[in-house]
Amino acid sequence: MTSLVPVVLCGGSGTRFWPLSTDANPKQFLRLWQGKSLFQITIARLSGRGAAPALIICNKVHEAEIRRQLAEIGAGEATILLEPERRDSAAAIAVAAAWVARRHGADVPIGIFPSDQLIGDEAAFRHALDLAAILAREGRLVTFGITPDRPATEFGYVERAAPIAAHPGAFEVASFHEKPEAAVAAGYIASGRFDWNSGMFVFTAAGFLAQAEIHMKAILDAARLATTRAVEIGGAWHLDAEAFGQAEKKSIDYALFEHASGVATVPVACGWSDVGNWRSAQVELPKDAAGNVVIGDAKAKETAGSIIVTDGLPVRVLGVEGLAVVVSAAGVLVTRLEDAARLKEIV
Ligand SMILES: Nc1nc2c(ncn2[C@@H]2O[C@H](COP(=O)(O)OP(=O)(O)O[C@H]3O[C@H](CO)[C@@H](O)[C@H](O)[C@@H]3O)[C@@H](O)[C@H]2O)c(=O)[nH]1
Repeated sequence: MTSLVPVVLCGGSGTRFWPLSTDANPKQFLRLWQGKSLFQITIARLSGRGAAPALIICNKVHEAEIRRQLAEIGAGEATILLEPERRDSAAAIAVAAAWVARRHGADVPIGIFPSDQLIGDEAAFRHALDLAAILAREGRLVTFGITPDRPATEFGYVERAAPIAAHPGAFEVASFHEKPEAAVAAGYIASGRFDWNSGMFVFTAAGFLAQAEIHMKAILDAARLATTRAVEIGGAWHLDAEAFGQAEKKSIDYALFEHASGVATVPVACGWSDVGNWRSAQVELPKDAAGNVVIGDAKAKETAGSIIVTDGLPVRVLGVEGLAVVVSAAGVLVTRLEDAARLKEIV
């Protein structure tokens, strides 16, 4: 692993994988992936090869689950920073930069990684990280571009400008647009100049703080104070609630990346997926011969291209196609997979 400090953001809420995910047990902690969670897979991906232990930033309500999952994969040396409440990703990332600046130095590259993504080609991922760390040491904020395959409205878009001559594989960023309307997204794709923003970022604290001072100063000040006043209890660090509560709730994309200068992008084909809903889970998980994902006490007959999950009750599915059927103590979901992305309309 590249010499960067890996920061894992663990603040997702519980709607996308309802009824298995709930606010108490969001997507990143579900053990859907051969018994492992996306959080555990993310930590394992960032470990080894001399990497610094991860810095995990999460809500205090998830402390016990985080510790349990870290212990299971032998990653107990990670540092845990606990948020008293959810203030979105700009505040969480500002905390990361403030923490790393004090503990590791302002010129050490920091990698920001969502805890709920899959990466199929880890060699390509590491190669891109190495390049990003070099760019970060030059003061740049680095994004990773994913080639879009549809005009998605749930992602940010990064517009590539000129290649950076000294660093083949990297480009200047002309513009950054978070979650455009469908028609705008279609135009971006037709132009051939836009990639999806992966949600992973690399920069040094110095590079980040210089831009954050300009574009998100109030959030930065609140996050810095909350970090300076953090207290350690039982091996985890609690951010100061009063200071952190002053940070405006804003995502890093709207707060910073849409406005920042000196941003570079590294397009990377690494089998990236943000596993955003049951449909993408059906695509990513191992399937039987009929293309069904079956997890728990479930059986499917004369059924194809579906995902059937239960965490308790026996589930039997007969003669359907392209469905998600998910049963848990919290509820029952039945939807066509093509509609799975619309779950938040009813949950
Ligand atoms: N610790 C912490 N983490 C948070 C918080 N809010 C969000 N996060 C973390 O920040 C990451 C992104 O947050 P999301 O809310 O899931 O963002 P998104 O809508 O999916 O959009 C982002 O990711 C897309 C790729 O999946 C990008 O395309 C888009 O531009 C943006 O960066 C996730 O890992 C999430 O856990 C918070 O309050 N606290």
